[in-house]
Amino acid sequence: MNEGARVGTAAVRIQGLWKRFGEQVAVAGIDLELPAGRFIGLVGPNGAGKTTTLSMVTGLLRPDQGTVEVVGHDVWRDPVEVKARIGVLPEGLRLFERLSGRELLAYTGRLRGLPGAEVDKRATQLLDVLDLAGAQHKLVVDYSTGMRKKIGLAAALLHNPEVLFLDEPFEGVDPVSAQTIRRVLERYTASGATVVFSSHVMELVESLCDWVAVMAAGRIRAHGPLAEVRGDAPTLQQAFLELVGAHDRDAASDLDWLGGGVR
Ligand SMILES: Nc1ncnc2c1ncn2[C@@H]1O[C@H](COP(=O)(O)OP(=O)(O)OP(=O)(O)O)[C@@H](O)[C@H]1O
Repeated sequence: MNEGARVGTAAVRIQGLWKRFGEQVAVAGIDLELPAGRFIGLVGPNGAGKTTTLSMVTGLLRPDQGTVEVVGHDVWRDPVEVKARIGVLPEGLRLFERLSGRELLAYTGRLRGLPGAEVDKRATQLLDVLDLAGAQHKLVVDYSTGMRKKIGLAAALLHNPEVLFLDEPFEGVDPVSAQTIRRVLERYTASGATVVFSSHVMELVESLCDWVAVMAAGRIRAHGPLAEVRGDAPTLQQAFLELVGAHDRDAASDLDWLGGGVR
């Protein structure tokens, strides 16, 4: 059990977070506390600000305004403490392409300060569980999209972080690998750790997460335990469409030429 991330305390505390890119406001003043020991989904339409938020929370992007604490440490004042306690699988993950999967884990483990024998043991287990043992000596450049996600996940988990941040971890992953990733993450949160992941796939969020935050246009529209956010709606998808106002949109009506006789 990770001592710093017990259920009841906050894994992440965000206050007054803002980010602009020129005229574009990507994140418009977020205040949010993510509870520890939960499987948390950050959901929102394209361009809602999920990636920008996760980048600021994990110390990859400096906010214009606001503060973020992860397990009690300020991300920008105390970056080394924070980075030792988190694992990150970012969107558009860049990996060392000319290393094999096994070498990538060995390198990551040593960077994290783990003893060589421990890195070897953990790498073997992770490669095995994630069904990458057969591809461990292949160069990462030759990995498929799903294999890249899995080796990235293994690298993010190797030092047993207290909080794991995943940006769209299931994108490009086949159902069998998705099930494997899911089992690994469920086991990980069952031990008291926290997972925060962003996704558009509502069914996935509904089946995996026990806590959700809904984002739209740079703001948090709803947050809390899954059942509370879903409310009386039959599915999270339905609740989500209402929260982001998408039910008013009838985009298809503007496409009267599509599929018609005139080409
Ligand atoms: N580096 C950047 N420069 C300019 N604009 C940016 C940059 N990064 C993000 N944005 C803008 O900020 C807004 C939020 O983008 P962000 O990628 O955080 O959304 P998202 O919710 O992760 O979207 P998606 O689900 O499509 O990945 C968008 O309008 C996007 O165009």
